[in-house]
Amino acid sequence: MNQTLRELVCAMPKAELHMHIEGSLEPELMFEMAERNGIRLPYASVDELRRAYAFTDLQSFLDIYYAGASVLQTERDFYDMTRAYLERAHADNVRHTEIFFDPQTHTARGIPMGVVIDGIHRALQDAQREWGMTAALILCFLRHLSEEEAFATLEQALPFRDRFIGVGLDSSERGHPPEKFARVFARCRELGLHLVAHAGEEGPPEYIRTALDVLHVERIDHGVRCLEDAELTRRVAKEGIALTVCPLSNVKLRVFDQIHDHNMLELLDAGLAATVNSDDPAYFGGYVNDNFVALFDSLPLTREHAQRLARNSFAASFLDEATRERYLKEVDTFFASA
Ligand SMILES: Nc1ncnc2[nH]cnc12
Ligand SMILES: [Zn+2]
Repeated sequence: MNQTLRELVCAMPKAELHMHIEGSLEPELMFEMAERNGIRLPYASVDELRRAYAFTDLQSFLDIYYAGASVLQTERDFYDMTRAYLERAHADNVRHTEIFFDPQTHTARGIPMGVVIDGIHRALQDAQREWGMTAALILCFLRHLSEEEAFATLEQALPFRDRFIGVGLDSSERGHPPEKFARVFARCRELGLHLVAHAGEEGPPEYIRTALDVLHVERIDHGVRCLEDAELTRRVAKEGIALTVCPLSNVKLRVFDQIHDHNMLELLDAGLAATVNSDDPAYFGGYVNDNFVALFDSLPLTREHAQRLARNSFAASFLDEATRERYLKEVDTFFASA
């Protein structure tokens, strides 16, 4: 990729719509928290921990990711983790971010819901005040757990209803189809929450169809396997359903062998509203600009694709119309003068 295009994708204003805050916990901060909270990690050092980040599939990652989250104990821990992510995102010219969190990973260890949400929320407020960055929270249900447990989590979160804008579905995809959560998503819909779900990452295109038809989600997280089904691809394109794609994650979790094999260009050529995101940046080798650079280095993507990806990221956000339009104008102004 020529230098100018690399600089362009890094400098352009963008939104990030798919990142798990627990997946932004860098090993150094994890060890610091373990020490201050008196927790023993099963790794002797930061380097040893990093060496364990050699995943063979989604589950092999999730096992390490949930173990890592055990160091998060206090409101300050949730604040510090979120603050560190927001600083990285700000440096990558992220103007708006919609952040997933996995409350069940914490409440199952006895951490109160309020500690989790307050710590994250305070960091979002600081980012807004200091940099004008906009940010929102999306509560994810763990799909390897039951729908009853998802309902109980929703109940615990409702006192904090004004602090999250939607719900999502993550964790082990295969064997846990979207329809397992039909009733809890229906309830969330009644509550006026935005709805998203991971689908078509490791799971089949059928999971994308049922996420749309049964859960009524507004975006699909990942969705890269959509292209295996031509009719579904036409439908997702026609309905303008955005896909929050995470290229480095896809390579680390062996959805694609190498970044050169990634199907981002085919997704865009099929008219899909694809976006670029970091998923779990501390585990997958980079933040959102690292994902852009890897893609633009490896695929024949152009300046026009860059502008489209930046526009898609804001267009697919859950921002109010006026703010979304303001950001879209910022993208167009950036490209007109770049
Ligand atoms: N890529 C991913 N897929 C499913 N669940 C996740 N939780 C964190 N990252 C995830
Ligand atoms: Zn994800």
